[in-house]
This record gives sequence, C-alpha cells and structure tokens, in this order.
Amino acid sequence: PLSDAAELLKYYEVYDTIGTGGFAKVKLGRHILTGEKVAIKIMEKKNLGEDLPRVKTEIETMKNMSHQHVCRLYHVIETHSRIYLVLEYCPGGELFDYIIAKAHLSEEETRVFFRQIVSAVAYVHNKGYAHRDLKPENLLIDDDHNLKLIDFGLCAKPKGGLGDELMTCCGSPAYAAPELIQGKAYFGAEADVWSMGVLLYTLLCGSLPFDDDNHMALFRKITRGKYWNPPWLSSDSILLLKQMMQVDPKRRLKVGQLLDHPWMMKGYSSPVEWHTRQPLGHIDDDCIIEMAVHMKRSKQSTMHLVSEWKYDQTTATYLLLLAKKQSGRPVRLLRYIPPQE
Ligand SMILES: CN(C)C[C@H]1CC[C@H](N2C(=O)NCc3cnc4ccc(-c5cc(Cl)c(O)c(Cl)c5)cc4c32)CC1
Repeated sequence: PLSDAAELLKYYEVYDTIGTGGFAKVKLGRHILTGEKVAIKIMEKKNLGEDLPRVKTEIETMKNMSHQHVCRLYHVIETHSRIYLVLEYCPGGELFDYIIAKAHLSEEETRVFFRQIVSAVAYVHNKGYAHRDLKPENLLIDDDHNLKLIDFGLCAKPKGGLGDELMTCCGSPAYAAPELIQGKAYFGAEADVWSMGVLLYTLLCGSLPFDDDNHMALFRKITRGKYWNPPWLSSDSILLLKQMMQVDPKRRLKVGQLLDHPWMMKGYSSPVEWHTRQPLGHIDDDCIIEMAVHMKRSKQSTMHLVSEWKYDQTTATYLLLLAKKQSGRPVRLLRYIPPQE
C-alpha cells in the first residue's frame, strides 16, 4: 500500500527490480540528498513467516559490520507491512554470473578475488560471527570491480564466541562442510573454511567439486571428500584446495593460516589485510560539516545525532556522504529540495 512506500519515497527515488533473493525483492534506488545509488531489499512481513528471525539476524549483524569487502547497510525502514533494507549498490552483480561468463578464472584473477573473500571472512570471524552461506551467489562485484559479501541471514554468533559449537544444519548443500551435513556439532569458522575451499574450486574450475542432483549421492561425495582436479590447475592450487577441503575439520586450514599462505602470497609482498578501512563509529569531519550546514545545526549536535547510529535517514546520509568522499566525489548534499506534490 502507498502508506508503506511513502516513508521510503521521502528519502529515495525507487527504480526497477534488479534481483530477487529468496523471500526478498531488490530494487535499484537513489538517495535523494546525496544522489548516490543504493540497492533496496524489500520484504513483505506477511511473507516472512518463520523467516522473520533470519531478517532480524541479518539486520543486527550488518549493523555491526563496516568493512571494505562486506556490503554496507545504510538504512532500515520498517512500516506496517514491510521491511526495507537500504544497502550498498553493487553494479557488477553476482560473482556467480561472472564466473559463468568466463567459464573459469585464471589463477591470477582468482587470487585477487580470493584475497578479498578471505579478508571479508577473517573480519566477520573476528567479530565473532560465522557466515555459514559462503558461495559465489553471495559475493557481489562493486563499481571498482571489488567483491562485497552479502546475505547475513544465516550467520551465527555463538554466545561464547566462535569457540562454541553450532548445531543448525544450514546453507547450500554443495558448499556445506561434511561435519555440518552429517548433523554433527561443528565449529562455524571451520565450516566457513570448507565453503571457501569449494568457492576457490568454483573460481579456478568453473564447476562444483561435489555435485549431484540426488541429495544422498551429493552427501556421499562430500563426506568422501574426493573431487576431480582439472588439468589446468597448478600444483600450488591443487595443494591449497586439498588443505581447505579436508573432511576432518581438525586437519583443515585455519583462516589465520590462509592470510599468509604461499598460494595467497604469490605476486604479493604482504599478507591479506583483513582489518577494516572504515571503523564503525568513525566520524569524518567533512561529512559532519556538510550535514550541519544542510540541517542548520551546530557541528557538535550533528556529531551527536550521527553517533547514535540509528540506521535512519541520518545514518544513511552520513554513510552515503562518506562513500562519496571515498570514491573521490564531492562531499555535497543536494542544495535544492523539489516541492512535495
Ligand atoms: C543469492 N542471490 C540470488 C541474491 C541476489 C539478490 C539480488 C542481488 N543483486 C542483483 O541481483 N543485481 C544487482 C545488485 C546490486 N546491488 C546489490 C546490493 C545488495 C544486494 C543484497 C544485499 C544483501 Cl545483504 C542481501 O541479503 C541481498 Cl538478498 C541482496 C543485492 C544487490 C544486487 C544479487 C544477489
């Protein structure tokens, strides 16, 4: 109903649907004040049913994430019948489609992308979360041809940190670790490493290491852990894949060992940089000043308003101004507000 869209249309122009994700529709939008493009994930509450907790998980998780390779949440709008998530726009679409278009990637191109994936996952783990649904469909390409991790609906934050075991069997079977599909208690971080191994295989080979239309046959292949190595793989790639797709989670590589693994270092002089370049809560002076001028408020009161991080229009305006600055565009808000018809 119009009343739901009214709140969204106060702050965004909304264009056509650019994708669908399970129980959500994603539309392209533009933030009126900054002119920045955004992706708007639209969910009908009545269609969510038992998926509502998953949405709440995704929202709370993403509010705690601010990283160069994690898709940024800007604004949460909840109306009578809908939940809107305003997210960082990634014009390059899914990594999945990119791989299909190229059949498979070279080792060099794979390394550039895989270093970004490991950076994102190491950051997420350091925050105490396991993603649990790592796959090429959940990695998007932004306008700088960099990867952004999405879909935190299945991620878990064990009460006692990642040292605690998880029980829920979830994620996409083809990427799921043997211990997870066998219904055993598992460590989220170890299961994520297995999924990253499957991901690395799809990048280098253009196909899945374990695949079968029959679920039971697929499970058998995963628990057996044997897969075909195409002839174009280097021996280094074959070794790394073997170390990540170890059926026994205790023999599997740790994320910490991935950061400076010889395969990851080929052509690079430093380990994967996983720390964020935009710490949560960081307040940028230029953005605060532009907002203060625009809102006719003092710099001090503007800084306090932004520091509440309510993921409302203020948070969205600040973060999108910051994104503009980081892309080298002018830190300016729209001077003229068109008359509301
Ligand atoms: C697992 N797949 C099927 C899901 C699809 C959903 C549509 C996506 N998409 C496009 O189709 N075209 C362009 C496009 C551009 N920018 C996007 C920014 C964020 C998201 C996004 C972020 C989060 Cl955190 C999230 O949970 C979801 Cl569902 C989507 C999607 C974008 C997007 C691609 C992945």
